Amino acid sequence: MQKIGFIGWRGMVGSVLLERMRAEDDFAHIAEPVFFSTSNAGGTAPDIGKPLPPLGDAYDISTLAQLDAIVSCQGGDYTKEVFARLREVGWEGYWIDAASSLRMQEDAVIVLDPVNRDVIDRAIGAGQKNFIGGNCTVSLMLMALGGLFNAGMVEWVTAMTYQAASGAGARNMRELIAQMGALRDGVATELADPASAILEIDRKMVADMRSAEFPSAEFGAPLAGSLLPWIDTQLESGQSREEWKAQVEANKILQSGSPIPVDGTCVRIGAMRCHSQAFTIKLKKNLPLADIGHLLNDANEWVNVVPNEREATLRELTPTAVTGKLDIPVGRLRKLSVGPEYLNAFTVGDQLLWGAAEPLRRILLILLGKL
Ligand SMILES: NC(=O)C1=CN([C@@H]2O[C@H](COP(=O)(O)OP(=O)(O)OC[C@H]3O[C@@H](n4cnc5c(N)ncnc54)[C@H](OP(=O)(O)O)[C@@H]3O)[C@@H](O)[C@H]2O)C=CC1
Ligand SMILES: N[C@@H](CC(=O)OP(=O)(O)O)C(=O)O
Repeated sequence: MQKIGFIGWRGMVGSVLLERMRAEDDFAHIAEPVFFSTSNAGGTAPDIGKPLPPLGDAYDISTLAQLDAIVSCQGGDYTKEVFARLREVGWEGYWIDAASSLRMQEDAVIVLDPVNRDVIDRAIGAGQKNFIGGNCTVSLMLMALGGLFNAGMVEWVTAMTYQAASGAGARNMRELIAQMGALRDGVATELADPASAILEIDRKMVADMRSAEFPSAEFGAPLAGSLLPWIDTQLESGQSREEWKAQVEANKILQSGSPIPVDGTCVRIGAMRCHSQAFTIKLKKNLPLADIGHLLNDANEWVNVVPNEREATLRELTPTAVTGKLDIPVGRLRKLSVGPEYLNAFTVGDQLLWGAAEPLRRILLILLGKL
């Protein structure tokens, strides 16, 4: 592979991907990286430590068709518009994508190599060309619980999620901060006075949150000081689309023989870029907690079991602790009182790293023969 095109590199997922590729010196393995734009063809390419041509037009099919691989973090609408046209003109290069549009197609592999490297290697061997990053909550769940899935120990799992603003996009992250600021500003005088009544502060804040002026155009509702128990669109099943992805994507990643039920409630909370998830796992047998800890810890080099103790949990198992890191802590491990086969677990992961950019960067290295 010589010529590799990058589309969507300026967006949130794309810039995290670029940051990681620079940090790991990945561009040293790419003879001819080419950067594209949907809005600024002819503009200046990003600084990756080597000379680059100006930005190409991301809609120019004949130019794209000369590439050996394309990495797109541009979004589903772009994929829908460009991917099929490229294949129609006979392009046989690798398509690597962060968007969900192609994930469930038969000729697409959902990539998460610390969990499904065998699936990826078989697909490459069979000549498959479409490699798609999974949904962030699904990838983060499998990075955390891969040891139990791989050991065939999971009968079913529920995932109750606490998803960060970044999953909804950059504008939503900004809106969350604006909401936090508006809440604080609205009660600044009372807050400065230690003698002011807390119920009066609370009353003013709620009034602000419910007012038409409260900045909530992106989320459609106040998030700061609240939460939103619906992510993505509504499906006939009563699930949100985000909830539906858990089972279909997890089983596709694992290539499970018989589908493992995975379901739960997906909730947006006021974290910036770390998704957290609380699991109830029905185990196939009554495994001792120590064995469970070993299985989880040994599954990959990023997961680490946090002791089920207050101090360690508050130090290591929060979005604040994990943001910007590849670490996948999993903790709160204990058997639930409903029975010894019911395991409680909690995990936190940076949804822009393992949830989005990192699996893409690694499939590119795998295809380049560098991983
Ligand atoms: N956000 C997430 O957590 C996750 C997202 N994904 C998927 O990744 C895809 C991209 O998501 P995301 O990165 O959030 O999208 P962004 O909205 O951040 O970026 C998408 C594109 O918007 C254009 N753009 C317009 N204005 C700006 C600006 N001011 N700053 C930066 N870019 C701008 C850029 O294209 P151009 O340079 O061509 O103008 C950019 O590539 C989506 O399909 C999403 O589903 C997957 C997993 C997680
Ligand atoms: N929907 C996820 C982010 C995301 O982009 O997911 P997907 O790649 O499956 O569309 C969230 O809101 O947190």
